[in-house]
Amino acid sequence: MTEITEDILKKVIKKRASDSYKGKYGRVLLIGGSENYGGAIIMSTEGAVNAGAGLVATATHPLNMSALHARLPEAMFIDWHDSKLADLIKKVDVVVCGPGLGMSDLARQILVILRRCTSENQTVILDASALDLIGKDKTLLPANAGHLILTPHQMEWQRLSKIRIPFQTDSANIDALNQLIPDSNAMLVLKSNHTHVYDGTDQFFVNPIGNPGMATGGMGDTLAGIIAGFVAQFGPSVDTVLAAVYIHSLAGDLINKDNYVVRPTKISKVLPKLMKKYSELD
Ligand SMILES: NC(=O)C1=CN([C@@H]2O[C@H](COP(=O)(O)OP(=O)(O)OC[C@H]3O[C@@H](n4cnc5c(N)ncnc54)[C@H](OP(=O)(O)O)[C@@H]3O)[C@@H](O)[C@H]2O)[C@@H](O)CC1
Ligand SMILES: Nc1ncnc2c1ncn2[C@@H]1O[C@H](COP(=O)(O)OP(=O)(O)O)[C@@H](O)[C@H]1O
Ligand SMILES: [Mg+2]
Repeated sequence: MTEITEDILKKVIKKRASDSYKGKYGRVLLIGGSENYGGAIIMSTEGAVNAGAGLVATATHPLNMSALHARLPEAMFIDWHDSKLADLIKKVDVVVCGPGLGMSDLARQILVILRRCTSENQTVILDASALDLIGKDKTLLPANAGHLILTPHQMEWQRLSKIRIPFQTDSANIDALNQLIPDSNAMLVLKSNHTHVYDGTDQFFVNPIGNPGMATGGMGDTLAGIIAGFVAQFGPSVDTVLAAVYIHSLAGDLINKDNYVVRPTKISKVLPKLMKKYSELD
């Protein structure tokens, strides 16, 4: 077991080269947000944009378009019913699928398209309803993606792995991850008050920071977006994921110093400043 420390931020967050452009910082597509859960995919998108992804698009229910654009004109919108979704999936570096996706037939169909259209140069981050749908039908797992990052909370992990929460020990979690995704570059970010990160080997990582002010709906949606933004810029390594998990909680602790409740949208708001600080430290 290794505790994640602040050093991971200095290691992962790089100064930007002067001669770079948005294409160098990765293309992210976020898929989710049914009629009732639009906020979830908007918060994920906010995480990805503020974490520095070069280009961000959001595929969601059309009802969410105005709200998305009102908050985030940086993000492109695509109606998740649009047949062009398949082509868009093929063109991006990172896909986040699941926040507010829901359990409808359309949601299932989107996972079928995602599975068909992803390939080895891409990273897919699966969260929330996407994990629940895969728990019901393992053939929906987008197994062709080069890197898979699962970000369940403990109940989502119970549904997917069939390991009940009290029995979610580190060795059981590692075994279940390897059984679910054998011979693959998969990571499991098992969220809790002290999130554990597994990469399929015997090593695993624990996030020692964060606070109960962060127990607010949308906090995990935001984390999925931040992981996407980090992977888009810094590559799909374990260190990148650890840095994203750590900065999410570090931001939460900063906000919690003088706020009882930590709003997920405030986490996204403080990210650019925090990233600037760590990019300038050796
Ligand atoms: N603004 C929006 O649009 C938002 C939309 N959202 C979207 O809603 C959808 C459903 O996602 P969800 O996470 O809210 O519900 P679900 O997966 O049923 O889990 C809850 C059940 O699990 C249990 N539980 C046990 N341990 C737990 C743990 N550590 N962490 C959490 N729960 C734990 C818990 O126990 P209880 O609270 O009853 O004690 C309860 O029985 C999904 O698409 C998501 O993206 C949300 O992101 C919020 C903001
Ligand atoms: N008591 C707590 N202490 C620290 N972090 C917490 C606490 N409760 C929740 N979190 C964090 O908030 C997030 C919750 O994720 P999730 O349940 O998926 O939220 P949502 O689906 O509402 O966005 C995780 O990153 C988790 O680590
Ligand atoms: Mg969640």
